[in-house]
Amino acid sequence: MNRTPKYTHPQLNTPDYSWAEPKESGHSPLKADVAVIGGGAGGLTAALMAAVTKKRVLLIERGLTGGECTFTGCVPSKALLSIAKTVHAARQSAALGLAVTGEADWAKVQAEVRRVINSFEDVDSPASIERRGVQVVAGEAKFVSPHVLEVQTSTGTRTVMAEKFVVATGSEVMVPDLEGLSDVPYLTHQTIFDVAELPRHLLILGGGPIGCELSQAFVRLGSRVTTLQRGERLIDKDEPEASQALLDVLRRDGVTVHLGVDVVRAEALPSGVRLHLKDGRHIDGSHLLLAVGKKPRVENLGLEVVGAAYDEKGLKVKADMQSVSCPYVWGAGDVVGGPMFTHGATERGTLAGLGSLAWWGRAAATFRAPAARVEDIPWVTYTEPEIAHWGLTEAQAVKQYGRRVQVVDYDFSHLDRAATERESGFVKLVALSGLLGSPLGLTVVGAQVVGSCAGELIQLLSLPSRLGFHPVRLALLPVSYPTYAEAVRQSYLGLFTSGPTFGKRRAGRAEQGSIREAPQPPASAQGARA
Ligand SMILES: Cc1cc2nc3c(=O)[nH]c(=O)nc-3n(C[C@H](O)[C@H](O)[C@H](O)COP(=O)(O)OP(=O)(O)OC[C@H]3O[C@@H](n4cnc5c(N)ncnc54)[C@H](O)[C@@H]3O)c2cc1C
Ligand SMILES: NC(=O)c1ccc[n+]([C@@H]2O[C@H](COP(=O)([O-])OP(=O)(O)OC[C@H]3O[C@@H](n4cnc5c(N)ncnc54)[C@H](O)[C@@H]3O)[C@@H](O)[C@H]2O)c1
Repeated sequence: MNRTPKYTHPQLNTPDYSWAEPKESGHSPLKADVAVIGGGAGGLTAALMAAVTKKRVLLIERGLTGGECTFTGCVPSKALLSIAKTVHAARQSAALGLAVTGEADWAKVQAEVRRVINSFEDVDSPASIERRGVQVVAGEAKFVSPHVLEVQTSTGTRTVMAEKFVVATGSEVMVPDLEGLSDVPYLTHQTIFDVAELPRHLLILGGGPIGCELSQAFVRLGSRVTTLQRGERLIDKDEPEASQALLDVLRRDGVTVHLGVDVVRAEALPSGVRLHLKDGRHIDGSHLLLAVGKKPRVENLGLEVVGAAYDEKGLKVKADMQSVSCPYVWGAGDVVGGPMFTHGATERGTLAGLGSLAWWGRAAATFRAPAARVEDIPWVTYTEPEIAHWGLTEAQAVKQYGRRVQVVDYDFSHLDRAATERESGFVKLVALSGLLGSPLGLTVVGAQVVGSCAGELIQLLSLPSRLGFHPVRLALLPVSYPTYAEAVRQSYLGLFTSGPTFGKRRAGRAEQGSIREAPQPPASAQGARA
């Protein structure tokens, strides 16, 4: 059993913290029961949770409260994708006799994205947070001694003393070690939404969710887009069939996708940027976006001073988010590593907030911890079609469970709602067969959906496993006709009976053969002008 090391700091229970007061002139130190560093999804959730019991809670944020999700992540990217979808739909309507011409106005697109961001002011602003019982301090914090933070504010240095701390500093963009990159004016998710003009030819390095979502958004808004992915497939944590579906749709939208490429050098051009590939080719563009991943923000926080262990994968925490080595520090959000999602950050923030309460909070956190398990967190890539995943992939399940793995492939061609909307897609369920092939003990361990409402369907598909009821109950659940939710019921029926309108059941395969060879880039892309 993983026990918390016994904490022996002699002054921990001193009520006024005077033992920790540094000698400083000017401001008197701020004192709190819980101090949270970072006001993104993870930190905000932890702070509000801790404040529920009227504890003195301080939230220290060096930028904007609301963090990445609101200002440079989920909100602007989803707003931009939604606008791009509207533009795309308008262009597609020529087939229905409605001819739409002209280009989207980038300034107006940006104004609309900003309007959406601003609509989050009510929940994210310091005033709103303070109304809910958390004091907000604007500044950059780091530990300088046990239980003591130094905060650099715009007017000087302040000291914060607290009994407990939540580190929720998020993650930062990975900058690849690429020759010449430091001389190239590249964009990241922090700058691309504010770029002065719509990029004429956007080069995107990385084919994960950021690269793919922004590839589709920008190509639909009128940019030329070239996406360069080092691996052999896009969104490589999803099933290979989903990667293939996304590759097809991005190419149909007009994105040039290069898979399995190795970019070795970047060069600034008067007209933009040139990327040199290992095989001697080069690709020119007007702008470069880096989207090759993110790393936990653990440096320069003084974590060494309080003995909170970390490495490049993040702050080291136990299942309930308490630091493995410092008993008065918890972690929340991207900083603890693993998959980086807002819902993961809030779940981990809940645990950290609970953990910073009394014994009963810690007990609740232990009870709640499975909900934050990496394996149980579904994710969605918000392209059109949406691509959603939860649990194990087929290959992972076969590796872990061998012959017990059963797979159901359900195609949207059998789904009436999809037919009425001229949509395609699929559900894939990964299950473990029951006792002697019977329904007894049958469990679903993973699911993948590509298509309309995939982000909603994945929540339903994961319910039996996450809430602990037998899959047959979902197979028998009456659902409205015609809805996409019918795909959930039908694919679950496919676990028990195979037929044309249910999913096709088959044994799990260790090797996935469905991903096609990546076609070579056309000759015209080699040395293309920006
Ligand atoms: C383009 C993009 C799209 C995304 N889309 C989605 C999506 O659709 N769905 C989804 O679930 N996830 C999405 N994500 C991921 C999601 O944004 C993050 O997982 C989530 O915001 C992480 O929250 P956090 O609280 O851990 O970190 P953050 O929101 O980054 O918060 C950390 C905060 O700490 C502050 N800070 C750092 N150091 C200090 C310090 N020393 N002192 C004081 N303050 C400090 C920072 O200023 C920051 O505000 C997306 C990410 C990107 C980049
Ligand atoms: N819809 C969502 O939930 C959503 C959207 C965007 C981002 N996010 C989160 O934000 C984080 C960062 O996203 P991301 O897409 O940057 O990271 P990622 O790690 O998910 O994907 C990056 C991709 O870039 C590739 N790559 C790495 N180095 C490369 C190089 N030098 N050249 C070309 N390709 C290279 C990798 O093979 C990988 O497939 C992720 O954790 C993601 O989950 C989530």
